Amino acid sequence: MIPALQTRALTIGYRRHGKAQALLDQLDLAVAPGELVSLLGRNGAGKSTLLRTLARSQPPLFGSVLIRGQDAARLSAYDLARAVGVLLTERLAFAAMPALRLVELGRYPHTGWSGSLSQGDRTIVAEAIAAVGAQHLAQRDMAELSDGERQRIMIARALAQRPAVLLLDEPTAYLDVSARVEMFAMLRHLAREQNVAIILSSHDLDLSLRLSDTVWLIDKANRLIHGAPEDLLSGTALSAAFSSNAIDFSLTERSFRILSRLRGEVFVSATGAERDLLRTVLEREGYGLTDEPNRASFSVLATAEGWTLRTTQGTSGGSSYADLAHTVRSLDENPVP
Ligand SMILES: Nc1ncnc2c1ncn2[C@@H]1O[C@H](COP(=O)(O)OP(=O)(O)OP(=O)(O)O)[C@@H](O)[C@H]1O
Repeated sequence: MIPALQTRALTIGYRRHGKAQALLDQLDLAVAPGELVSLLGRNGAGKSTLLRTLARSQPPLFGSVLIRGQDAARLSAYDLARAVGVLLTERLAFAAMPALRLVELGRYPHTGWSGSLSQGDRTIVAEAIAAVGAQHLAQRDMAELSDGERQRIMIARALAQRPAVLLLDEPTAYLDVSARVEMFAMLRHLAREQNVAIILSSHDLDLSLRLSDTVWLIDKANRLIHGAPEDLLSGTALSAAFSSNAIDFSLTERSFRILSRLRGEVFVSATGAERDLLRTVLEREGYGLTDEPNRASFSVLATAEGWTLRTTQGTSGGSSYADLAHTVRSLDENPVP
């Protein structure tokens, strides 16, 4: 099968005073139709630069990008627009036009110069708008939409192109929490449904790791490591790429934990969600959890009715986590022996 997108010995970066300054080099990557790839890495790692290079918005330093087996550098602008849908992060000035019109413009590479839409084009536009859940925005003016609403419309426009490859730079950036999840799930579904290869950059680690087929991870040594999320999770690549003195990536939680100097450890009798909630309260107060009672500064027992905290000096209890936090904080003022 011909990959939807492929890179051959691709080196990306910038030229300063005529001298090449590479961010990532010798990339040999391939993305199949229907595959969802998340591009992860710290700020300044080179994610946008890579996406811009794949989109032909900036030239590679060396090497090449192939779209459906054809050298992207040789495609006409028209053919490129039919094959590759792009949403980069540049803030665009929006003309006063209805959102629907903007999405319709996505059909332009297929309609030719006349720009007149067939019934089929209109159906595709309607489907693209529905796919991003933006039917209620269609008649609104772009200039008066919120950042998140515009983001949806811009993605709908890219979808309306019906491209083979969709390149999205931080598509969830302006979205609220539930909209992020919905957008990611929608892209996941779309990749399979329309057999489109989607490459997106994201700082939403948890969603990327759950919903992508493949992760491209740019590590601190400027290497691009790729594999299924689980392959990266089972090794040290992810923690090595993101951890620092202040935070640590927890494989089990698929998110970051703040590393602070521990005031002590706590023995907790609780399971499931209650244990997780206790953990976050205690971590915020500077305590870690231990399974060994003799190492613990104090213990906490949680049940559905409430919590009981035991120190060598006595026992207290309550029903809310706020009360527990308050009690733990007051222990700090009178340290547990
Ligand atoms: N036009 C430019 N000329 C020279 N260097 C640039 C240019 N644009 C970006 N850079 C540099 O290239 C590096 C990568 O930038 P890029 O925007 O690709 O990172 P990123 O991974 O997308 O970061 P973020 O997560 O912050 O969006 C940065 O060090 C940046 O300063």
